[in-house]
Amino acid sequence: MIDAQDITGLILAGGRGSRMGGVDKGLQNLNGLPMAMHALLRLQPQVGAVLINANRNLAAYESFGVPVWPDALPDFPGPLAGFMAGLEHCETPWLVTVPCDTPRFPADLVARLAAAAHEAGADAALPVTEEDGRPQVQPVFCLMKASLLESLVRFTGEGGRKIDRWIGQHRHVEVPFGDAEAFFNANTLADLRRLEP
Ligand SMILES: Nc1nc2c(ncn2[C@@H]2O[C@H](COP(=O)(O)OP(=O)(O)OP(=O)(O)O)[C@@H](O)[C@H]2O)c(=O)[nH]1
Ligand SMILES: [Mg+2]
Repeated sequence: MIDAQDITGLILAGGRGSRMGGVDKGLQNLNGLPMAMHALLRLQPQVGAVLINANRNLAAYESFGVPVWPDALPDFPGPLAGFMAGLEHCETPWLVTVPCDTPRFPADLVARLAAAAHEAGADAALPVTEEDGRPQVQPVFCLMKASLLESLVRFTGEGGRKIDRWIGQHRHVEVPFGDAEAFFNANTLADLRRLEP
């Protein structure tokens, strides 16, 4: 079994938000609370510690009360830069990532990823949903061993940017989740309005 205390949760809030007009998505309000705060409230009970990865408005994220780390790689190279910041500062054997723009992700996300990784003896686990009858991997939700840092440094150093390409190099499991709506993410302002009740 992988204990929740052995897992650090990382909120990925380091993107450009270009489809939302370049705003800092994690700080956009949904029902009166910043989206990254919704993610924090949902993630905190599932893990032993939480970190936030952000590249702008660091003081605003620091006010949430958990450590905030920017990308070590310049120029917004994508979510793997956030994974790297998380792995560099994670003090537990496992790290799990969630994006800041998916406030309804499952309350049992981490437990199910951890159970599947343990059972398969895998180094990583990713959720997979079904969309229009086709499997859809959700790679920004990724449970991984903290020891994968060295591999990620190599992969990104060679110009690798795709999460699934990197995870594909390691023993991993895909974990089916029935509720695809729970993974609905707000990329645009219209998406954000859709999430409001
Ligand atoms: N650290 C870091 N995270 C990123 C970067 N790009 C995207 N992300 C994160 O990856 C997740 C999914 O990214 P997108 O939905 O494409 O978010 P985005 O890049 O902010 O938005 P767009 O610019 O509209 O694509 C979000 O949690 C982002 O914060 C990056 O360059 N660095
Ligand atoms: Mg993007």
